[in-house]
Amino acid sequence: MQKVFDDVHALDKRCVDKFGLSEELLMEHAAASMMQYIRGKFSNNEKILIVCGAGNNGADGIALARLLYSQYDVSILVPYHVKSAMAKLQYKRANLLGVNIIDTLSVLSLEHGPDVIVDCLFGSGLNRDLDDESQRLLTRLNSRCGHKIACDIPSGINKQGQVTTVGFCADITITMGALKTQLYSDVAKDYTGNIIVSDLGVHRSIYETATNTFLLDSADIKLPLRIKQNSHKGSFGHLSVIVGNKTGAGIIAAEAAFAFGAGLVTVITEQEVNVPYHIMQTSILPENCTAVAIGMGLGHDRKAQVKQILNRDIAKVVDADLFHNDVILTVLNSENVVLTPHPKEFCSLLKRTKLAEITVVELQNNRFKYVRLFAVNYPQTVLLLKGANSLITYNNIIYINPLGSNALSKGGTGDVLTGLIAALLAQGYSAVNATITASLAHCMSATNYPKNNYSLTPMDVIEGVKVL
Ligand SMILES: NC(=O)C1=CN([C@@H]2O[C@H](COP(=O)(O)OP(=O)(O)OC[C@H]3O[C@@H](n4cnc5c(N)ncnc54)[C@H](OP(=O)(O)O)[C@@H]3O)[C@@H](O)[C@H]2O)[C@@H](O)CC1
Ligand SMILES: [K+]
Repeated sequence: MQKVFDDVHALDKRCVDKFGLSEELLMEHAAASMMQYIRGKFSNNEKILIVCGAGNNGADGIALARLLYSQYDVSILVPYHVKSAMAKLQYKRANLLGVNIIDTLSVLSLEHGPDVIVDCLFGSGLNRDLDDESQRLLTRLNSRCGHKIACDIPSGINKQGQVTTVGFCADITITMGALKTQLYSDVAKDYTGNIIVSDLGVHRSIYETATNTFLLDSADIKLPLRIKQNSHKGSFGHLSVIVGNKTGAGIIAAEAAFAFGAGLVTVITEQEVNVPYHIMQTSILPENCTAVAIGMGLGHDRKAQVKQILNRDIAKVVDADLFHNDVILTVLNSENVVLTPHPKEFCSLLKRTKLAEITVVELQNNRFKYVRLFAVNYPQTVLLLKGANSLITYNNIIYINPLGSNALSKGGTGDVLTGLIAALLAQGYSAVNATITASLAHCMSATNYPKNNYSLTPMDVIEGVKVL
C-alpha cells in the first residue's frame, strides 16, 4: 500500500523548510531520476526529444537534457518563453553546454523521429484549459512513435484528474516525490502508463506525511487460506444470496462465493432455479447464515422481504437495483455493510441520501470528491465505487485499486465481485478487509487471464480466483 496525496506542493515546501533542501536540489533529483530510467533502458546515442514548458516542469526537462547531453542525441523543444526562475536558470545552463534547443516540432525529421519523447510541458502547475497550440503539439507528440515518458504528470491532466481537451499518452509517468490523486482518476488511466515515484533529495518515507488516501497493490491481498485442519463446512461461514427475477446475477454471485471459500452457499429464491448441486436453495433466510448478498438482478419486487433482510443484524453486501430504492437508507452507517455501486448507481445513492444531485459525467470527472463526500457522511459504511480504478472508502480513508482492466467491462463481472466480497464477509472478514481483498482478487484474476482482453467471461474470473 502506498500513500497518495491531493497536493504535493506542501510536501515540497516542507522539504525545503524542515530539512534545508532547496528547490534546485529537488529539481536535480527529479531530473536525475528520469536520467537513470533512460540510462537503464536505452543505449548510447539514441535520439531523445524533451518537450519543455515555461514553468518548473519544463525546468525539470531542461535539467534532464543537461544530464543526458553527449551520451545521447538530445534535443529540447521549448515552444514558449521560459517563465519561472528555475526554468530560466536551467535554460541558461543547457544553452552554455550547447544542447540543441528548438522551438517547433517541424524541424525534426519525421522519418528518423525520436526514440524517446519526454513530456515536460505542464505538471502540477496546469491551471487552465490548454490553448490550441498546446493541443496541437500534444496531438502530434501522441501520434509519433517512440517510448513516451511523462515528467511528474502527463501534460493535460488537471488537478481533478480530468483531461478537458488533449493529454499526453505516456508509457510511463515518473512522478516527483509522491503519488498524486489526479493520476488515479478513471480518465488518467489512459494517459499515465505505469507510474513510478522519484525520490527528491530525501527518502520517500521522509518526504511523505500523513494521508487519508492509499494505493493498493497485489501484496495487499489476504486470501482466505485455511489454517486449521480440524474444521468443517460450518467453520467457513454460510452465505445467503438473494436471487431476484434476473436469476443469473445471483447464481453467478453464489458460484463466485463458493470458489472464494464460503463453506455453505444458499440462494434465496421464490421459484426453483437451476444451480449446481453444491449450492442450496430455499425461500427464506436460513437462521445460521453469516452473511447476505442482496440486490443483484433483484428488480423492484419483494420489498417486504428485502426490508426484513436488510434489517437483520448480519454482514451484508448490497448491490445493483437497491441503489434505486429508498430502502437502501436503512443500512447506511450500520457496521458490516458493503455497498458496491457502479457510477450510475452511486449517483442514485447520492441523490437518495440528499448529498448531491449529479450526472454520471459530473461524478466521473470528480470521483474522489464525491466518494469523500459520502465517506464524511457515512464513515462506517464501506463503499466500493466501481470504475477503471475502483475506489473503496471506510472510516474516511480512501483505498484506490489500480489493478482493474478493460477485460472486466462485461455483464456479470460485477456479480462475481459481489459474490467474492460476500464470501469473505461470511468467513468473518471485516467489511473493509473483505472489500479490499475481493476487489484485488477480482482484478488479479482478470489480469492473469491468459488469452486476450475481450473474451473474459464471469466464469473465467471465477476460475482465475481459484488459482491465485
Ligand atoms: N515545487 C518544487 O519544489 C518542485 C517542482 N518540480 C516540478 O515543478 C512542476 C511544477 O512547476 P510549476 O508550478 O512551475 O508548474 P508547471 O506545471 O511547470 O506549469 C506552470 C507553467 O505553465 C503555464 N500554464 C499553466 N497552464 C497552462 C495552459 N493551460 N496553457 C499554457 N500555459 C499554461 C503557467 O503559465 P502562467 O499561469 O504563469 O501564465 C506556468 O508558466 C512539477 O510538476 C514538477 O515537475 C520538481 O522539480 C520537484 C521540485
Ligand atoms: K508533464
